[in-house]
Amino acid sequence: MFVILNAGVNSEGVMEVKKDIYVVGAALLRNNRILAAKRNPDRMLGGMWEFPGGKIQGNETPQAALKRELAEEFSDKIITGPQAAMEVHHEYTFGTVNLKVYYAKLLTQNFNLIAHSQICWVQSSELKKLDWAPANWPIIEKIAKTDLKRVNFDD
Ligand SMILES: Nc1nc2c([nH]c(=O)n2[C@H]2C[C@H](O)[C@@H](COP(=O)(O)OP(=O)(O)OP(=O)(O)O)O2)c(=O)[nH]1
Repeated sequence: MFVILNAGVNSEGVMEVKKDIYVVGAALLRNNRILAAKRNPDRMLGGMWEFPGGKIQGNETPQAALKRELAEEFSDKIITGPQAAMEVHHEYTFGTVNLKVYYAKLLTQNFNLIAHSQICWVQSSELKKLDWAPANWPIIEKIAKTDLKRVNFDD
């Protein structure tokens, strides 16, 4: 006997195994606010708010993937800090997104947007007002409860 994990039944009643997608996002911090980025309308989950970042490639560390993604998406350099919340495993129709989010700070501020239509610096108390991608909610809950002044970048 064998067990298929991560499987579901699609709309035609056929069992399918969801593909695992490993994603990393940056909770960029500035003046106790967090940067939210709105996905371009033509992308998967278009129009929803997310943390800038993307898929981890090959043997990349999450931090290396974040630096690469921020350079690609914003033309910006960052430093990374602690993980903002536990990893989230969220099943979308197209696969299971395994999302890790790290606090980060910008070393440059070009914001040369190619994947996003809008960015916005959001106070903790306003975070839950945005239409976040579904996988992000447990992370938003955790960040909203965190004292952002105490996030430590010294390690
Ligand atoms: N970057 C990012 N992606 C997220 C978040 N929340 C969430 O559900 N996702 C989903 C959306 C996508 O299905 C997936 C990330 O893929 P992506 O399309 O942004 O990744 P990528 O930049 O590597 O894109 P590509 O080159 O493969 O098109 O994770 C988030 O906060 N940030």
